[in-house]
Amino acid sequence: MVERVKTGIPGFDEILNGGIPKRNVVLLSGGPGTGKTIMASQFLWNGLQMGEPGVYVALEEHPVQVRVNMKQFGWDVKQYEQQGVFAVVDAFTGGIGEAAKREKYVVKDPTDVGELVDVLRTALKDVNAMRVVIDSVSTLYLTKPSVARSVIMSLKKVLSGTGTTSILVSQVSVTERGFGGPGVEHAADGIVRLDLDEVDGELIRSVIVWKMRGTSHSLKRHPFEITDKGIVIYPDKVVKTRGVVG
Ligand SMILES: Nc1ncnc2c1ncn2[C@@H]1O[C@H](COP(=O)(O)OP(=O)(O)OP(=O)(O)O)[C@@H](O)[C@H]1O
Repeated sequence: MVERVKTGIPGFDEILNGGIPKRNVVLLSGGPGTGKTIMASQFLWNGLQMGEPGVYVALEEHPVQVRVNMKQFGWDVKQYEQQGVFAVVDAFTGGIGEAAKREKYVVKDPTDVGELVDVLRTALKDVNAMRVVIDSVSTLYLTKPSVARSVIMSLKKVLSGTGTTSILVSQVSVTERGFGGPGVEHAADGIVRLDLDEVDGELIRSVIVWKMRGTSHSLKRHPFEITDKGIVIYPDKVVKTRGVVG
C-alpha cells in the first residue's frame, strides 16, 4: 500500500483517496487570488499539528509577511520555529533590510537556483522536514522559461533525496488553461489546480486534481471556500461549467 501524507485540509484528503502519496512533488497551480498560498500554508501547518516538520521557501513575499499571513488564520508558527521543527527560507529579500538580518536561512541571490538548493538542503536537514512548500517556483524561471524543467529537476533531486512531500506553487494567468508550462507539468508527480470563475455575477472557487502519481483520485471539479480557518473543500459537490450542482 502506498504511504500517504494527510493534508488535513477538509475535503482534500477525500478527493485524493487518503492524501498525497509520500515523496510526491505536487504542482499547485492557479491564477491570482485563487488560494494557492493559503492552501500551501495550511498543508504545512497541519503537518506541524501532526508532528511533521516543515519548510516554507518564500520567493514572493517577505518572510515576516509570510508569518503574519499564516497568523491571520490562527497558524502561529513562532513556537515551531523556536523548537526547530519549522523554517522559513528567505529567498525574497536577498538579505537586505533590518528584518532580513534576523532570518536564519537567507538566499543572497534569489535568482541563483544553485544557492537556493544549497540553503534549502540545509534547512531541510536542520528541521528534519517532511513537508516543503516553495512559493512560487514560477519566480525561478519567469524571465527564462527554457530553464523551467531543469530548475524543477534540481529541486526534485534535493526534495526526493530527503524523503519530503512537497507543494510547488505555480502561478498562471487568469486566462491560461495550463499549469505552468510543459517542462514543469511533466516533471511534477501531481498537479492540483485552483480556479476562480465568474458565474452569474459571482466568483466561484473550485479545485481539480489533474494528476497524482501513485493513487487514484477524484476527476471532478469540486467547489471550495476560504474561511477564517483556511480552505474547506466540498468533496460531495461538483462544479459544472455554469453554477454549482450539489
Ligand atoms: N480570512 C479570509 N477569509 C476568506 N477569504 C480570504 C481570507 N483571507 C484571504 N482570503 C481570500 O484569499 C485570497 C488570497 O489567497 P492567496 O494569497 O492564497 O492567493 P494566491 O493564489 O496565492 O494568489 P497570488 O498568486 O496572487 O499570490 C484573497 O484574494 C481573498 O479572496
